[in-house]
Amino acid sequence: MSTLLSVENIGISFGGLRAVHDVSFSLRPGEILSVIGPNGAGKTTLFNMISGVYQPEQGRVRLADEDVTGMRPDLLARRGLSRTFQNLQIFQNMSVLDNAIAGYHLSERGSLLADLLHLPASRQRARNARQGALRLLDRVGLERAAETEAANLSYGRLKRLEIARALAMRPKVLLLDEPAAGCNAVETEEIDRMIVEVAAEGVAILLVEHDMKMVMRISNHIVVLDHGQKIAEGDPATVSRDPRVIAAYLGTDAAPTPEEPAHA
Ligand SMILES: Nc1ncnc2c1ncn2[C@@H]1O[C@H](COP(=O)(O)OP(=O)(O)OP(=O)(O)O)[C@@H](O)[C@H]1O
Repeated sequence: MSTLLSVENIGISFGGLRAVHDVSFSLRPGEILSVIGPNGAGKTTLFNMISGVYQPEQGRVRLADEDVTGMRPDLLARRGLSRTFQNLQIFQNMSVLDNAIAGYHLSERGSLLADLLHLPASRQRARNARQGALRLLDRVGLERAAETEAANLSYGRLKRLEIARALAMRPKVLLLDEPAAGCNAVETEEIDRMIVEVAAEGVAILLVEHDMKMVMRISNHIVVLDHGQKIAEGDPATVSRDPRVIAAYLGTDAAPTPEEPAHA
């Protein structure tokens, strides 16, 4: 299938430090691609450049053939690229349902005037957003918590809410920054299953995750960064046996292991 997201020779420096240098890869619909690497390798910086948080100094990002390099996150969301953050960006004092509804509004270009005047078109949009948000909450197992204030959710449930909100933007490409961080084994498995389901519907998933078991289980393809550069890529089994990858992880306890089966 054709390429949906293409990252071409992208790079950025902070002061004298090349945080990401000359990194390229591409992503197809339904594919789960993980970016891994030791701490400080440049994974989050790469995400920030793809999602418009940082302007790359070098290289291009293309989304379905359109050059979207450095485009603002809200404009990217309207074009079908949405993301979650390493640190949750949930509205804590809003209900779970309102948080999910917010995702719909972030991806729409409705008329502010129509909304203020409560015109029929905006009422219909609000009804559609509410119904869609309820379906998504059902999907991520939070339907019973719809009216709960987000501040009262466990960490794992907040993570799922954040994914639901990103899905509300109806993305073609979904960037997930450490979706399993801080989650217990059961919560991680739920998130794992959810990601595989979303990909099976054709959404391309770009994942940054430290949980190597999860990465090895669900990824079709892995890109390995070290000191801002791509040092390897391939399927999970190939990458985990690559001597450059093993060397990069030496001295850390987060190395990928070849024993983990890839089920994608
Ligand atoms: N805004 C910034 N200003 C200056 N340096 C930065 C900035 N953001 C990241 N860096 C540096 O760029 C390098 C890459 O950082 P980045 O956070 O992208 O790595 P990472 O692979 O996501 O790390 P981790 O796994 O620990 O989250 C690091 O040396 C980091 O200190």
